[in-house]
Amino acid sequence: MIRYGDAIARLLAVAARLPAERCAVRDAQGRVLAAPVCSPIALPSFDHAAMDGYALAAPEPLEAGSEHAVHGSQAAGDAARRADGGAWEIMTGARMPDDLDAVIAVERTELLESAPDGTPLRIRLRDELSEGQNVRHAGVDVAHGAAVLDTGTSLQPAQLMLLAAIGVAEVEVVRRPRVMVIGTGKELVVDPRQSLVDGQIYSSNGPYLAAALALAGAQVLSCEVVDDTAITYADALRRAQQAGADLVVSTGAVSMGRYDFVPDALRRLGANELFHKVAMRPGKPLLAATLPEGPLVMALPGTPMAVAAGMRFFVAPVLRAMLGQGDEPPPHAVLDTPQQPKAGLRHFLRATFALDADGRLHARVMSQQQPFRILPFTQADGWVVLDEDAGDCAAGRIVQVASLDAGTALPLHPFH
Ligand SMILES: Nc1nc2c(c(=O)[nH]1)N[C@H]1C(S)=C(S)[C@@H](COP(=O)(O)OP(=O)(O)OC[C@H]3O[C@@H](n4cnc5c(N)ncnc54)[C@H](O)[C@@H]3O)O[C@H]1N2
Ligand code: MOO
Repeated sequence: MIRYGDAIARLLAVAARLPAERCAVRDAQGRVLAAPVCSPIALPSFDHAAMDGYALAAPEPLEAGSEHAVHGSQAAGDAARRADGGAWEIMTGARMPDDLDAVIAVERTELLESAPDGTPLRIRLRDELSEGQNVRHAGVDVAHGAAVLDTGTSLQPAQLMLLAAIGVAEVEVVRRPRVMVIGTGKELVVDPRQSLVDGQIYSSNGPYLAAALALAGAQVLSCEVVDDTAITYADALRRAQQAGADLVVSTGAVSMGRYDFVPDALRRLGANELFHKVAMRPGKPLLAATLPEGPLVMALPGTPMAVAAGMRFFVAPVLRAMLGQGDEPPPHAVLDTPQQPKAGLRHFLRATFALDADGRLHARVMSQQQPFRILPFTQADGWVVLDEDAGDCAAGRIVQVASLDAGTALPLHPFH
């Protein structure tokens, strides 16, 4: 049986980065950059006021109590103006009039004289004012031409804010991996409005995978269920090929039963098997193969937690490679619940996490780890990963952890 690290190495060797394509920034949420973005403008693009108040020239500090005539008014959106000395009324975000280089907030001034329409004519400073005060200078946030976002960056709201601010309409992104999901088993009912007859179950793997794949940045082409025959499975794989799938994720029929036809069906299609059965729990019977002229097939065992572990620790790294994102950095936590993992197997355990008073992350492995149980999965914060050589793990041991779903962060809530 192959170890996890070797299995991943074989997968990554066949999961090349997908080609780049152009994408409108308004549709780019969750997409991954295929090329760096350089800013076509500086941010801010012009010197502007940080406060509503008065702009003045202060090459030497202006004293508190000094009086100044107000020569004009500048609002956000007004173009550059010559100041011709004196003070200018100015609004937050307004371009600084030429030759003025400091702003005093309106509440730090006294209005000495105004016109009948309220236009200020003369003010007195309550505070000293020096050059640069309350002025945001052009280019301090982003210099013109600066590289602001790297290849491999996932575009989230913060990055979309920056792209909007620098006036970028389109970006070069990696094409999303096209994934087809196939469920196997004549016991499966896809329509939740349909009543179950004896022996049937509702298919939960398909909806789970569709959601988890989308969160991880994939485009789910289709999600179908086939019965327990090699023929319908092979037909579904041919449809995946025709649809241009990069990856097929199937569930079930990959273990030792008489109806576990996946290994055979793949062999008959001339697939190159990368591995079958990984030294791990849950999900041991996992199989990966490449079909001639694609796609990569990842056949996960059907048991729900075998699917969840397969998605999080096999499919997600493959998607990251296809998206050009490299390895996910593994965070760590203090283990609170002692564990006696079986030697030689990698264990993927559902756990809750909490921060202690010193801000350290602690993990509590949940007591119900049987792979058929779905309810504890909904109550978990993430995974504890114990490697093949972990041995007995006492409380206090530092262990590797992962967020529950690829594409989400670890939750950071305190103990209660
Ligand atoms: N003799 C042995 N039996 C089993 C072994 C073994 O080594 N020797 N391994 C066990 C392990 S571990 C797992 S995991 C399962 C995996 O079996 P299969 O991949 O062949 O999966 P199925 O038998 O098709 O299904 C397993 C289980 O999951 C349910 N299932 C399947 N598809 C779905 C779906 N879409 N939604 C919800 N639930 C699904 C299915 O009804 C079964 O209960 O094999 C063990 N057996
Ligand atoms: O490892 Mo299987 O996933 O026990 O049920």
